[in-house]
Amino acid sequence: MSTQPINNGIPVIDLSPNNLEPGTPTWVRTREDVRRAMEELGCFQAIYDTKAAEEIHIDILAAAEELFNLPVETKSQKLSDKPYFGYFGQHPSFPLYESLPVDHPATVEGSRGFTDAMWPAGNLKFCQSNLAFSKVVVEIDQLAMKMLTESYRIKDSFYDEYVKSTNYVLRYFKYKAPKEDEDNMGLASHTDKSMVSVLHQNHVNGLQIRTKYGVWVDADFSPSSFIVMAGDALMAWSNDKIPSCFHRVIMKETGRETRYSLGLGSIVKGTLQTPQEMCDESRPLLYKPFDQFEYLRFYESKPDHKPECPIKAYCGI
Ligand SMILES: O=C(O)CCC(=O)C(=O)O
Ligand SMILES: [Fe+2]
Repeated sequence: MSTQPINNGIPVIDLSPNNLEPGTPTWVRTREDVRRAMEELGCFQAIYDTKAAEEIHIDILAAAEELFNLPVETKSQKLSDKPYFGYFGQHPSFPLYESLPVDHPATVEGSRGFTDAMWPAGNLKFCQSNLAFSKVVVEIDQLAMKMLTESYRIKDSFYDEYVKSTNYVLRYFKYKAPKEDEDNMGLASHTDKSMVSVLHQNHVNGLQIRTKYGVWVDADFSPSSFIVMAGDALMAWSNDKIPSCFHRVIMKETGRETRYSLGLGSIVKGTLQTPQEMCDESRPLLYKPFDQFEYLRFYESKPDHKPECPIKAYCGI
């Protein structure tokens, strides 16, 4: 039986780097906790505490506020041809929500390229805050993937390739507080199209996770906590052992403060194939090999008729 702490029904797992040495009993226990939480709920709350955690948290939220204060024309300039790599905001269906993605956020070039596009005269502080935060969330993503691949005894070459060929994107989110007579839905229920998403936020709650019993639970955050969730690509990769996590954002605190949040998404380049280790007689292969960017394009091409389970509609067998 697990003795792991639970926060509102969401398992809490300490991934702080000073506690985790690969191969130690703590590592093995943590690894199995990660797998169990992902199989049960498709998500968990990671604690990632370091000396710099508080400062990184304060800096990235100041960066988010500064970014969204830019004029809409600046935020909505075209930065990429990739699907879902543009500004989203001022949308009648989601009047509270805005989002802006940074491609390759954990590299100096990616962070600088985005910063220069938003602030042609430069903004060193933003660039540094974006980079420092992105390095933390990429580390959390890779720790989770390392633990999952180890637990399922997938060949090391898969994880090595994952580290080499993943295209990370960091999305900044802003949710205005609703007015008295306004709907409080920030973002409707959905699953992400990523392998893994790593989320963080300011002190204003709003994220809800749907359990397998269909109950919505509130996610709570601290400056050193993150929600790690499975996207559709991880569900296909794991042959449905790990469900992609349904989530939504409800701005309950009417008339109060703005919610700023951030989400790292991982997109594997090239063909993603369910490893043999995920299949056996009782669980035959459920997905054809697929390309995650093509999957995003497929999803983007169906604005009005989203299939109930888009990944199965795209590459299910
Ligand atoms: O704001 C959040 O916490 C989550 C945002 C989200 O789920 C998304 O944009 O896909
Ligand atoms: Fe999402």
